[in-house]
Amino acid sequence: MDQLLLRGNGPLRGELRISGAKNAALPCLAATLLAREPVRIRNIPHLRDITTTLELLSTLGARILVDGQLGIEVDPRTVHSLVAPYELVKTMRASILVLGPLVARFGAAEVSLPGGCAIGSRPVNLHLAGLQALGAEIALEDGFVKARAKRLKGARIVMDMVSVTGTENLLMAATLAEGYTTIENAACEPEVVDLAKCLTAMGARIAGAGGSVIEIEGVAELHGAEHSVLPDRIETGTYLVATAMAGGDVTLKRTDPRILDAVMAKLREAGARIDEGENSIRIRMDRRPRAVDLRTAPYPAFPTDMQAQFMAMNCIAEGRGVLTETIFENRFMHVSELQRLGADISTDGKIAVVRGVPRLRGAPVMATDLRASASLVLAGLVAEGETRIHRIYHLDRGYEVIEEKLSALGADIRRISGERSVA
Ligand SMILES: CC(=O)N[C@H]1[C@@H](OP(=O)(O)OP(=O)(O)OC[C@H]2O[C@@H](n3ccc(=O)[nH]c3=O)[C@H](O)[C@@H]2O)O[C@H](CO)[C@@H](O)[C@@H]1O
Ligand SMILES: C=C(OP(=O)(O)O)C(=O)O
Repeated sequence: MDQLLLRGNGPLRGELRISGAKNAALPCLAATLLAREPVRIRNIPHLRDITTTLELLSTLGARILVDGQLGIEVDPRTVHSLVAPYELVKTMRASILVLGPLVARFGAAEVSLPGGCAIGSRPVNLHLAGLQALGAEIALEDGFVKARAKRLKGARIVMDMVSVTGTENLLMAATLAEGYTTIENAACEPEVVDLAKCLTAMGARIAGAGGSVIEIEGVAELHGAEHSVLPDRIETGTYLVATAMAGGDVTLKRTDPRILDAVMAKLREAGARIDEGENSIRIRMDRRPRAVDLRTAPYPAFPTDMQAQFMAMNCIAEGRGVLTETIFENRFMHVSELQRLGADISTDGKIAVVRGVPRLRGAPVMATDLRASASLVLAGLVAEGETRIHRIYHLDRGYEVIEEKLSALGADIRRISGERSVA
């Protein structure tokens, strides 16, 4: 298995291009199943989760054409299977996103239950209750969700918790339902808005995406379209925190500052100077960061997917920061690994108190989930000596060529391939 080797190497400087958002590309690829013609999605990041999704779409029978411009065309006309197998779903929970499209377009679907993961139990009850409200018959058998509906019927759906992929699944399903659907207490995340844009380009009638009530007027069919996914705000935020920790002057290009308000506000509080361009963000940091308090919550509040990275920053900050994780019950897996690097952190349930130390010291650590892995990379960038990160396949789910991007900014980071590390 590949490993990452890092050495603290001073400030970061230069420019970086942000990739398309994983969490928008995944639902947009699932949405292609709804169409009667090929759909082209552009600005797709090169990530393991994308490869898994493409594998899933081809297992269902869709034809995939990848071109050199990061564009992927999916032709759903050849779909012949409605089963998403355990082998694929277990490696990526977001596979559940094919459930809504399959049942809406083909009248049935069998999707393996995703089960829990390192960050929590992550049930899909809201996805299922919403589909039932749209008239689908749902059964749980042999570890699969089996859904059936001749044609879905529009309904009023009130979600009792804000769920991002739950909202996306129901939004996709409702586009082909007969009549009107409203999704109340919908997720407002920019990735939901991006999916709505993709669906609208395919001929769907949607109003209100980005707010907490989404209205959908079902149509008989969706057509081919082209859509470019929005920039990855979590990748952007991760490189902003990297610069806030290591110091320096970095400009992130092809991103969108309008979807990063909560993250940038916390970085400014930490002492960073941030200039927002139309499609770029410049961050300058010439001091030790000040510790920040934060509380994760649904968009537009502070994202849970940035909690681990801010914890890494607090580890070397001046003062004490209190982090409250309200979305996932077990998203502090990085704490024990950061402690191996010398961090002073105590946790109690969903609260972590971090007391900044002047420096971290390199050590072997293990990545446990995607953003936990990112926090270890950030810590390794500023730790004295060598940090070796094991199990980095988690990182490859969500960060495109992270070692190349950070090296280009002056970081000392390299990937050791599995074969070489075994030798
Ligand atoms: C592929 C993707 O977009 N992943 C993101 C998505 O995950 P995902 O969509 O899985 O996360 P949700 O928004 O659904 O989860 C929010 C909370 O709702 C709970 N819940 C959710 C669904 C359900 O049916 N029942 C239920 O109880 C979850 O356990 C969690 O406590 O949003 C999360 C929260 O911003 C992010 O961390 C993930 O990066
Ligand atoms: C938790 C994440 O992804 P997923 O929902 O795919 O596990 C993430 O992107 O941080």
